[in-house]
Amino acid sequence: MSRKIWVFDTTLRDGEQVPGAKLNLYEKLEVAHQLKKLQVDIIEAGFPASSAGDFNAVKEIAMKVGDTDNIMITALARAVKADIDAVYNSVKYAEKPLIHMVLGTSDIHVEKKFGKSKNQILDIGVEAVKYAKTLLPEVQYSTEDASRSEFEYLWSTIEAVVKAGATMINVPDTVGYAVPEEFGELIFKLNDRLKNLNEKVLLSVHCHNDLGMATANTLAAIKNGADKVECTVNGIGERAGNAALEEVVMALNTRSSFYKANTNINSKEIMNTSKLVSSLMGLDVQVNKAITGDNAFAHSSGIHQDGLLKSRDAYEIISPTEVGLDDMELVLTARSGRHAVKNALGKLAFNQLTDDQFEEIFADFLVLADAKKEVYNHDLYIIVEKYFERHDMNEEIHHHSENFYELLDLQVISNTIFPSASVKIKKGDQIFKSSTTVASGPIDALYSSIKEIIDIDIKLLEYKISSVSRGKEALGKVKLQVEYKGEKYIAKATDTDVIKASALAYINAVNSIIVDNLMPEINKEPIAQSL
Ligand SMILES: CC(=O)SCCNC(=O)CCNC(=O)[C@H](O)C(C)(C)COP(=O)(O)OP(=O)(O)OC[C@H]1O[C@@H](n2cnc3c(N)ncnc32)[C@H](O)[C@@H]1OP(=O)(O)O
Ligand SMILES: CC(C)C(=O)C(=O)O
Repeated sequence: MSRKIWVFDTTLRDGEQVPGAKLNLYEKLEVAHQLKKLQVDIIEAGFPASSAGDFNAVKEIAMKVGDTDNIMITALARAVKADIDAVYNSVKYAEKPLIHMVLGTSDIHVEKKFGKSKNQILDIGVEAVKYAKTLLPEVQYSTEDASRSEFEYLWSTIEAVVKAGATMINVPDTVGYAVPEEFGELIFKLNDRLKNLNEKVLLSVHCHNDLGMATANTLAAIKNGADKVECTVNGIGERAGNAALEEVVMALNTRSSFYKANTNINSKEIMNTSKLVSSLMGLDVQVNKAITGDNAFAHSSGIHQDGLLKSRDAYEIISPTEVGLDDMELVLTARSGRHAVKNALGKLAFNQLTDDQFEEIFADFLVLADAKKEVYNHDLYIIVEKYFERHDMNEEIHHHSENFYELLDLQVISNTIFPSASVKIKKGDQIFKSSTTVASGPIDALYSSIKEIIDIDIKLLEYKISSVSRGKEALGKVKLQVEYKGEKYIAKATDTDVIKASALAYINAVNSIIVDNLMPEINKEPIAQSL
């Protein structure tokens, strides 16, 4: 039998504690609406005592997102009356409000941070819970730094606050010090003792990632009886972050027979949520991040691509559609092998090549892949067409590469008043030039100039630039996402000149759109018909 695990999302509280990640009211509301779509059980919307702005954001979220009994809205307080009042006065507008308070239990916190005795701190906690209970029926108590606390003191705190009315006990590994076996054992012991109390209490955990074990510790806690987990989208949070919601949820889904536990999360909303949080907070997701990283469902080595083409389960434990992606990505690189290249050519209707023809084309592919890092479908057309030209077989094929755009030259001037750009672009035998003088910045000017030429109505959704090597020869990598007729296209390019990389990435996206949309004969008939 599978147990339901409550998911408490603290992206808007612990996640927002990341330097520079602060959101305004409207952004917080947008994230909260998305968390509701994701079907989290509880949203921790902020720390209302910290500023008028955060109080207001929590209040708006309680009113506009907490307007249903499917979701609880909470916010954090110290064990201080004014903080508890601020939480109450902001979350009370929700259908299901919860007061969350925190107070340390480790010797370090009690003695060094508060300069008090254990009994004094325990009494402060109990009084705070009693006060919160006069305001709301649902109160969560977090024993901060629980994993470094002396067990019997931790337990007497938990026992006392439960008797005072706490309905949820949250056990944090505040500084990410715990290891899974030890943390699991702690939760097992607490759960065992809680069962002997005559109160109905949810046992929760909140793990930090300082040693990279937040997800492992959270899962160990679930295995040992935790009913509820606190996490953040993309694992963001104080210092090295928190347990990543998507990792915990997908581990439970993927290893259901081991954990025998499930959540209410709509996993198909995971990618949308991840992208929204990343873009609003300006926090990039590392490319190899489990579940939400760019490469989590991308395969680039020949042996893996071959295995996947033969049987998806050879290298795939989660279907990308489960987290809201369309499909896995087989990236063509110099590490790709014949099976992957043949598969890509087949999709472009070059599926009647002889073995000798294919081998020569594959050799050309490797030369280009070594030079280019990633090879796109439009590059494959060009490789194949050049092959036919070389063998005087021009009449045998359609000349699709005439549909593609190629950057010949560019000039971009960046200044604060009139950033401007000029581009020279080739399509087949035609050469186009265009210039833009009014734009909001150099990249906007560059893309406006290209757009004047390409004659396709596309919208830029995302633009990211990063450095992929060091020193004077460092490569700038540009990754962008554009939309054409409701479909999204991702394209990348690298160059030592970041402006050129930006132009190339845009043109790569345009050429991908042309391959998919503007060349309808593809996929209908083999291109090399007479072979
Ligand atoms: C592990 C966590 O993530 S806990 C949550 C962290 N989040 C935040 O800190 C939210 C943002 N914080 C803030 O806006 C401010 O720090 C406030 C409003 C909470 C307090 O601001 P200030 O009153 O200026 O105090 P300051 O932050 O400098 O110091 C914290 C005070 O709270 C006390 N305190 C800390 N934790 C607790 C607690 N859980 N319960 C009661 N008091 C506490 C400290 O001992 C200190 O008190 P002191 O002034 O008597 O020494
Ligand atoms: C408020 C508590 C749960 C916290 O963030 C921590 O201990 O890390």
